[in-house]
Amino acid sequence: MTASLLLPVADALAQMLAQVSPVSEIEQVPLAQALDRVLAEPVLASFDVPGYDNSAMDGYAVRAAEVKAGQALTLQGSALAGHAFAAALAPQSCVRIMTGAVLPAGADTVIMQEQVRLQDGKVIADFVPKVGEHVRKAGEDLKNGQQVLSAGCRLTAPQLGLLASLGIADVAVRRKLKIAIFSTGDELVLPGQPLPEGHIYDSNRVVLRAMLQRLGVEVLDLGLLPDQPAAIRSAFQSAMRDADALITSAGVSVGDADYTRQMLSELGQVNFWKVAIKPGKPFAFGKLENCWFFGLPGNPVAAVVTLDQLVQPVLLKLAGATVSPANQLTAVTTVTLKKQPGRADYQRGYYWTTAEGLFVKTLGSQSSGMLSSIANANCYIVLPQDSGSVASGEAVTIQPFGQLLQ
Ligand SMILES: Nc1nc2c(c(=O)[nH]1)N[C@H]1C(S)=C(S)[C@@H](COP(=O)(O)OP(=O)(O)OC[C@H]3O[C@@H](n4cnc5c(N)ncnc54)[C@H](O)[C@@H]3O)O[C@H]1N2
Ligand code: MOO
Repeated sequence: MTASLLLPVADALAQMLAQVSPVSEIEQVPLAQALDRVLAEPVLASFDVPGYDNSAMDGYAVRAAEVKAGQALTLQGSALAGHAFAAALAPQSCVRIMTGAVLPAGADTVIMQEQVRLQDGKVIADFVPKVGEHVRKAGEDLKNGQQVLSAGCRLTAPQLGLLASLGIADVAVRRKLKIAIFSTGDELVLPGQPLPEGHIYDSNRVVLRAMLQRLGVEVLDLGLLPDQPAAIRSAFQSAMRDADALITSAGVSVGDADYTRQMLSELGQVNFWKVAIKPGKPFAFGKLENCWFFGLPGNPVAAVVTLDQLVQPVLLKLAGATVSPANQLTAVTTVTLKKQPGRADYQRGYYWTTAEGLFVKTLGSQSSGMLSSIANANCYIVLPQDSGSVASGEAVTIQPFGQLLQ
């Protein structure tokens, strides 16, 4: 197998993204269930926020032009949030006002209560305030008709707050994706069971399920299957019937019991196989009628890296979400990074900041079989396909772990 047969990471991503289109079904959900859901339509403000001029401080509402340093103002009354102050501000007067209360007609400025003196029931400021100080103007947050959220955003807690501030109780979101997963391998045993000689625990399905939960999809867990074509065929058929995509781990390489890719050819089509990524080279992408197929390599770290780097953007597009490029930074490596040209490396690193800048190191072995190399890491060190080893002290690109790995 030569490096030239491997699809570069960018090409693999571009091919997959070009093929999938977002699920079309839309549902209306209350804000309490809308966290992480993908907004199906843009949201516009239907009124100004705030809806009226109001005070940003507890203090005194005044007409700034009337205030002279050291001169007493008559206290006209008190304006509380949620209660209208009926009268207009009288000449040479002020109104005690609380944060959030509507500014009385005629007032244009608020003086903080810490900045006045009270004397014989009068209010004295020893300075002239700036017009408009401590006043939140109507519409300064959002203007009526303005677009506040675009279709495709995955709703965050602050965005839900923004919707609530507009009086919106439920929103149109794309339906959740249903993603089927299974593990296959005669050497695999469920955690909690005794471990016979020559066996290992099925850790991939635990990791993949948790990562998919973070992505906000519904996971259809088809369990742990033996290396038997009949069992694998039946799991494929369940996924084809019920899921938007099937994600498997293992069985995509060239071993004698690697039935997954074989089943993909029998029941569907292989669109591509083998990507120039380390770890994760035997990654396969295909389609089973209406169900997309992502075949992750069995090596545990390769499964995590390919789900994160190659599958995540495609599932986001399928879910109708806007796909943004991952956040990348430059850091100085404090260790030598061994690499052969031919595949883009996603080494697992740990980065930290000092007054001198950003630094990164690897944590032990980079073997794709060792989960310990990723479990305590906080970033990828991304080394381009054609580059070789990197000496300690050189600058490298790092990608802090995103939401699926935190
Ligand atoms: N002759 C070749 N051999 C291999 C090649 C190759 O190009 N030529 N590629 C290697 C690379 S790179 C990888 S990655 C693996 C991928 O192999 P498969 O996807 O076919 O997976 P398996 O061989 O079944 O398993 C690999 C490894 O992962 C362990 N595994 C599998 N499932 C799980 C699970 N659910 N939880 C934990 N660990 C799991 C399995 O026991 C193996 O140790 O192939 C190389 N070989
Ligand atoms: O892609 Mo494999 O993960 O290099 O071990």
